[in-house]
Amino acid sequence: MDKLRIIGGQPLHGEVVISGAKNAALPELCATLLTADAVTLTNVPRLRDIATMRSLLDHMGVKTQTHGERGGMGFQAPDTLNPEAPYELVKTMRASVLVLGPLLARFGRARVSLPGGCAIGARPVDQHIKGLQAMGAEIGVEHGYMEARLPAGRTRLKGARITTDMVTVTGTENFLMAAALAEGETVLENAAQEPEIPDLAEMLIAMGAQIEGHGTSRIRIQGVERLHGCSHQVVADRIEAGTFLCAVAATSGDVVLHHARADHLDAVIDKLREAGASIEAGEGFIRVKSQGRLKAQSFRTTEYPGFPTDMQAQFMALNCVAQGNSTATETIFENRFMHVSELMRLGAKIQIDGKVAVVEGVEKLSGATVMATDLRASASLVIAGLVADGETIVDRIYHLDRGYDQMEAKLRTIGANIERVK
Ligand SMILES: CC(=O)N[C@H]1[C@@H](OP(=O)(O)OP(=O)(O)OC[C@H]2O[C@@H](n3ccc(=O)[nH]c3=O)[C@H](O)[C@@H]2O)O[C@H](CO)[C@@H](O)[C@@H]1O
Ligand SMILES: C=C(OP(=O)(O)O)C(=O)O
Repeated sequence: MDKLRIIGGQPLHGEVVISGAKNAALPELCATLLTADAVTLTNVPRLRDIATMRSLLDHMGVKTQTHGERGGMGFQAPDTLNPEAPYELVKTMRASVLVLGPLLARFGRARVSLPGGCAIGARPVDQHIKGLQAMGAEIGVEHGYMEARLPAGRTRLKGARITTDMVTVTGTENFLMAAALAEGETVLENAAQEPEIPDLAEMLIAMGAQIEGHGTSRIRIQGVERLHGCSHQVVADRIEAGTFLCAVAATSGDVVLHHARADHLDAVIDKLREAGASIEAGEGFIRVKSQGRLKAQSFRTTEYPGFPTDMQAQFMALNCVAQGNSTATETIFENRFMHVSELMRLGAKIQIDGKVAVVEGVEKLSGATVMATDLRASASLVIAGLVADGETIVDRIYHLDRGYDQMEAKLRTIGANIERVK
């Protein structure tokens, strides 16, 4: 099993190119199911989750291919395919639930295993089911599978007004894709506003969908009878960019991130500035620079545009070596502090009280062997390893490979002493 070996203490310097967003590319791969025409995606990141989603599409009968270097992928979903997502293919990936909406909308039936993904909470899919039922689907859960179909005599989902109990990112994406081909108008209230939603909406609009209000909490979709092919560029990964910002700031470095969107990272950038890092940003780049110890910052995760839960672990790593005490309050997932015990193995001082982790900044961490437990926990351990004295081994990095495009290679180009070992 691969591990990362890090010798800490090197400030990071230079330039890094940020990849396309995992959480935009995954729903966009699913959106290719909505048409028989060819669809091209560019800037698709090279990730294990993307390979898994591709295998799932291949299994269903979608023709997929990769084009060249720039993350190009082509897709063609024929009019007849096998609308099934088996457990073996979806157990490692939450986003597999995103085939449900498109399959129902275009093929009128779907058999989708309940999804896996990061073990950061129970993560039910009740809202997805409730919303699609409101659009006329009949859905039952049996033997771990969602069995969904349209009632006899119906060929299309019907538009509906959907108000979810909480803001759900993949829920909003499933409804957007389903509503694009439904009969009549769908209104999504309490819709997620994460940048991956407007990116998906722009792709659907390029395919002929009629959507308004994406990027706000009310999205209106007028269903159309058919969608056509398109070419779409996946938006930059704000969480990868945020992870590099924290790594550079924690190591007192100076790095320019290219292809990065500062406007998608306001909450994180504000905290980094308050901590004492200097951040400059312009069209397609962010430069982060810091010197000496940062000032610890408390934060609370919330839906976009608030502080992202997917940045909680990485910012906590930075707070571990900052001056002063801070709190990290996790409001989105009930089990997203699994990195805490591993950070403590490196010498961090952290106490957990329910949804709140209280961090007492220490001057130094010291390298040790630690275990990655989920995707962003892995990234926080890498950041901690980069600032710790001596050698840190991060075990179980298959979690990291789910969502970071060549992280260790990118870190090496900016001066980190990091290598992948068996
Ligand atoms: C592939 C993808 O895009 N993953 C992201 C997506 O996950 P995902 O879309 O799974 O997260 P949601 O926004 O749906 O989850 C928010 C909260 O709602 C709960 N919930 C959600 C749906 C549902 O039917 N019932 C229910 O109870 C979840 O358990 C969680 O507590 O948004 C999360 C929140 O920004 C991110 O951390 C993930 O990186
Ligand atoms: C939790 C995450 O991913 P997923 O929803 O795919 O498990 C994440 O990207 O941090």
